Amino acid sequence: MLKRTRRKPDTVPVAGLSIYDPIHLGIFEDGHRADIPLVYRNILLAGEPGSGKSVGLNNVVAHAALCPDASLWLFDGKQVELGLWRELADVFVGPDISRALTALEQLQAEMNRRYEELDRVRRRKIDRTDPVDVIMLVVDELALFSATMGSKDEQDAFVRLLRDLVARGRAAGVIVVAATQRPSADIIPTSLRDLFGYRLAFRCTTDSSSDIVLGRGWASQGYNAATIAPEDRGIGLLLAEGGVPRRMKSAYLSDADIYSLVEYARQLKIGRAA
Ligand SMILES: Nc1ncnc2c1ncn2[C@@H]1O[C@H](COP(=O)(O)OP(=O)(O)OP(=O)(O)O)[C@@H](O)[C@H]1O
Repeated sequence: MLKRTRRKPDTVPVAGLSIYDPIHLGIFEDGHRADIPLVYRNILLAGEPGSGKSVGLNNVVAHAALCPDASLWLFDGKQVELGLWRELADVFVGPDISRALTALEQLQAEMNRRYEELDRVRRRKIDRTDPVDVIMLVVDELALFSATMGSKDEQDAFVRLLRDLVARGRAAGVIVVAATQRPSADIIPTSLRDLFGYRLAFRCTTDSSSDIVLGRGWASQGYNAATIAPEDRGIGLLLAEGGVPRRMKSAYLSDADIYSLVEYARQLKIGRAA
């Protein structure tokens, strides 16, 4: 068994969900539930402003918030998008690139420590029997950290650290969830995009920006988020590694729903600490 970092060794999830359970995102157009297992994977959400990214993101955060076996690290470049979840976050970073870099370095150190520990016990990945939390890192809006705030060196350092976490974090129990309203090659370079096992493209303005999210060539094969009508908010194309993009609609969470979920998650946390 891995050495404990956060959870008490005798703590088992007694209420709420597990981060090892599939996360409910919404519904596919054929009526099936869009449930995705995110542990050992990462997800990129992108689309033009107002297309439904925040609502999509909230579904993912809500699941993790209700999981006694998950920690939330929220990076909110706009401060208010994820702000409703703030009190449940283990780490909350607003529009501050130096704090973001410090937090990413800490997370990288924790990931490395977990790998050393896994290596010591001759294991390849953490699993639900380990007394360590899965850490969900949520970054919204990616472009603010990678291209807008701070110096070029800081932005490059941010992208380097994030890429390392996306590339190596999975087996160590680090899930990266990143969202951007700027699906352009400078914000989502192919080398970063390809590391995301799930990609969810809400409405994009051009065929090429849809391809930047989903992968080259999908638009010409008919999987094109630029064809989603502007009024179809919350509709997106979800691509799972090795699959074909599927049209889906996010489950809608109003602010009132989120307040209730935060309160419920807070009660679970209190119960857990008692
Ligand atoms: N799944 C959905 N069902 C119903 N309405 C939705 C859904 N998703 C989004 N909407 C509507 O679209 C609005 C904009 O959605 P959202 O805030 O998620 O967009 P966004 O892409 O995050 O925008 P921005 O990039 O400007 O932050 C919501 O306030 C809501 O009214």
